[in-house]
Amino acid sequence: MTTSPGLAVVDLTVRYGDVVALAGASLTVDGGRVCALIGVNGSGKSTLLKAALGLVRPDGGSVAVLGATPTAARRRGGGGIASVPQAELIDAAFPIDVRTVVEQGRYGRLGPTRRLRAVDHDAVARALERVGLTDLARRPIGALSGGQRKRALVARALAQEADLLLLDEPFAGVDLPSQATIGAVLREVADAGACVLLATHDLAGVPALADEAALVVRGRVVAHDVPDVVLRPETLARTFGLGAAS
Ligand SMILES: Nc1ncnc2c1ncn2[C@@H]1O[C@H](COP(=O)(O)OP(=O)(O)OP(=O)(O)O)[C@@H](O)[C@H]1O
Repeated sequence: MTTSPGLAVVDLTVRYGDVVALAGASLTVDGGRVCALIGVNGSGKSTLLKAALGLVRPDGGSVAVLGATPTAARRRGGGGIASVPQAELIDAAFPIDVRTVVEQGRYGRLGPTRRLRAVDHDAVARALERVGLTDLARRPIGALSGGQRKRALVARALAQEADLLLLDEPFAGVDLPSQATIGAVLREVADAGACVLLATHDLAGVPALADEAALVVRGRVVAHDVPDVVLRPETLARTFGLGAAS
């Protein structure tokens, strides 16, 4: 597992054509911590996660992941960066079962034979068990409910045993018991030393889930502190036009 910081974003600007998605965002998150990214739709949370994954090119500033560029960290093999995207591109009709999806989390660790070894099968079985999908392991991914599919993607990320775990809306469409399961798993992953960064609209769940919260407003991180401080009603009122976490 990594030593801190897991993620260091400094004065990051990202544009999509004329749209400025990030406008000088800075955020540092250490290993062993769960950080919740919060903010209204379009504030730049997903773009920050994509920048940490190396999927968008900075127009200014820098992103360091596990002490390297995102691309170098991803190429390093082993754990590296795992992600649970907001909208999964798995084609529901594609004939791939849940276990195979979770096995993908091990691909970066396989040797030249590209064969899964006992240690890989163990990690896959453990990940399936942790999200409660052991019984559905042989079911086609397209035959799962939306929430079950999300849990399968979390299992894939867990199987990777990454040092940095990035999740975009991991609780969207997930029922309450499964939210609790995923939250507990993220805690375990952080306690084992990984850095966990997730974007969420579930403000009420943040204090129990996260060690810290970062509030993104118009492409900048305007507050970064323990959740109770960031979620103060006056801060939320300024940002969301709300009186309290909801
Ligand atoms: N591929 C793209 N092309 C053009 N503009 C984009 C693209 N992706 C995002 N944007 C714009 O960049 C800004 C930031 O989007 P981003 O997806 O990072 O926000 P977000 O905070 O994750 O929103 P949400 O809460 O809705 O997921 C928005 O104005 C969005 O419309």
